[in-house]
Amino acid sequence: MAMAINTTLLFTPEAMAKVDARVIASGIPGPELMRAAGASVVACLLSSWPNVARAVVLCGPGNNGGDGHIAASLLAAFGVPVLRHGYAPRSGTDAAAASATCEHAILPLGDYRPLAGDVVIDALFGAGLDRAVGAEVAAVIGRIAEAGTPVLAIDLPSGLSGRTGRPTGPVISAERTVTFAGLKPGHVLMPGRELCGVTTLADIGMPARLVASDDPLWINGPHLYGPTLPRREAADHKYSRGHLAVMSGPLISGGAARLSAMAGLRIGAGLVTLGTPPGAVMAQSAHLTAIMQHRVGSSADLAAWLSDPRLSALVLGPGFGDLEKARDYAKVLANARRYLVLDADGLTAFAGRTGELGDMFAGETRLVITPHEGEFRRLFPAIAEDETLSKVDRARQAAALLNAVVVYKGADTVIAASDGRAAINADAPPWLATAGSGDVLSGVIGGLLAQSMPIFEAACAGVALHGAAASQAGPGMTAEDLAGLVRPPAV
Ligand SMILES: NC(=O)C1=CN([C@@H]2O[C@H](COP(=O)(O)OP(=O)(O)OC[C@H]3O[C@@H](n4cnc5c(N)ncnc54)[C@H](O)[C@@H]3O)[C@@H](O)[C@H]2O)[C@@H](O)CC1
Ligand SMILES: Nc1ncnc2c1ncn2[C@@H]1O[C@H](COP(=O)(O)OP(=O)(O)O)[C@@H](O)[C@H]1O
Ligand SMILES: [K+]
Repeated sequence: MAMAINTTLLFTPEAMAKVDARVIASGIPGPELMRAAGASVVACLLSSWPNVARAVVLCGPGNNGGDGHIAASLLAAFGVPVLRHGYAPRSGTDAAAASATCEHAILPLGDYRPLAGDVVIDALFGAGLDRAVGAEVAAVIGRIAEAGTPVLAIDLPSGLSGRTGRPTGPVISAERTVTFAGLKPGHVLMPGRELCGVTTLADIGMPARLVASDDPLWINGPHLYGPTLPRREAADHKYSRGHLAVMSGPLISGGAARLSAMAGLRIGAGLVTLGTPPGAVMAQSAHLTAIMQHRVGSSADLAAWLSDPRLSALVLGPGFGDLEKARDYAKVLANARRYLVLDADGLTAFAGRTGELGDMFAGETRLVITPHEGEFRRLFPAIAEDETLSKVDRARQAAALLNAVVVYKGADTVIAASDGRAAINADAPPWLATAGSGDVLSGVIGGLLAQSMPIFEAACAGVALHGAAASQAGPGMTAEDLAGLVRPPAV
């Protein structure tokens, strides 16, 4: 049978419930899926904790508990000492049938006292969690954390929302999580990714054609952007590979634009030019070699420069300083129908004025914004304060509001387009949290846009390749190192 896990799409609990229903309607019985799910949990437990003294299954009332009952009976059959604590399933359900396969009594949840050598299997709540866990569950979560007992979570650590990646209240912190058929946003959005520990995706025999979703939400990766990466041709010349401009700030803050420009050149733009205010030209000249300069002191200078049609994409914001000028320049760029990566000061310039920015960039999408958490809150306070929204929801709403591609940065960067497509980047290393790394990202995306990559794909590729360069650099990386290591993949 075709591989029955989907490693590219992300499934909200609602989308996964539809998959479950489709699979069961196709003729594969629910108890069969539950047996496979329980078996995959046992395989993970025995390979990760071969010396387990006691497997303690904490079982909830639903199907997540059902997976736990299967795991308990298999472990007992393998001779592993097993304890069950928790809630009895409702009679007549798949979980009740699963529970009946295990001889061990289900002891009250509150009676569990961790012992050295225990491994807890968390089968309390999974995709069905819809509120904060109650006091009894909270107390056992507290005891497990205090004792440092390792936890293997089934599907999701109990208390973690699979949709938002945020706890609904007290939450289990797992060392490992086994989930089925496809990842959920909660496995990759922060802090969910940390609470899951190492997440394994298990094949429980769902036919691949049914593990699908009409929600366009993916893990970021080459499956999204690979086919549209710029191709190298033997007859290439520098102008055929695109011309990127990066607007420089004044004397005191010109380094940010240089980082961005260097990254644009390394990612493959044929030419990169700094648009520099007159007072900073000399200082920038002292630092530049392959990167060129053009004097830009006013909107009129910028408009005149844009009469060169080869200048196809621009970056505005890193170290730019002058917020009013940033707004004026953005307007000139929008009127000239250029692709724009708006970052840093370019974003702050539009705090309280997102309507204006959206109006400027109406029509074909030509704007990418790259806010970090603080910039996002400044630009979209109402969206940021709505606690019901996930980071994906927030990025999608912002993208629709501005008719832009939104790169909502962080350890779990979300890339969203105004048509609803969204991707979560889940493998960027933490040493990216260093001054100037965001400037490099804006240049990478700008460089890909200059090479005519479609805008959503350019943003996805930019985020992935930025993370890959950081992984290659390793801990201790500075933004200069990062800009030096950015490379286009060979295509
Ligand atoms: N149906 C299927 O095809 C499969 C389901 N699987 C398992 O089924 C799980 C989902 O099962 P369920 O939909 O039964 O949901 P859960 O077992 O996650 O939750 C059960 C019920 O608990 C109640 N509940 C939710 N939050 C609560 C809270 N904070 N305090 C107290 N009660 C709460 C809700 O009424 C919910 O329906 C998945 O996470 C997965 O482990 C797997 O067995 C694979 C196949
Ligand atoms: N903990 C982290 N793990 C992975 N990536 C991170 C982390 N913190 C920040 N980043 C990434 O590093 C970059 C920082 O950008 P930004 O906050 O704009 O910094 P700066 O303004 O100093 O350039 C973004 O691409 C962001 O996604
Ligand atoms: K669980």
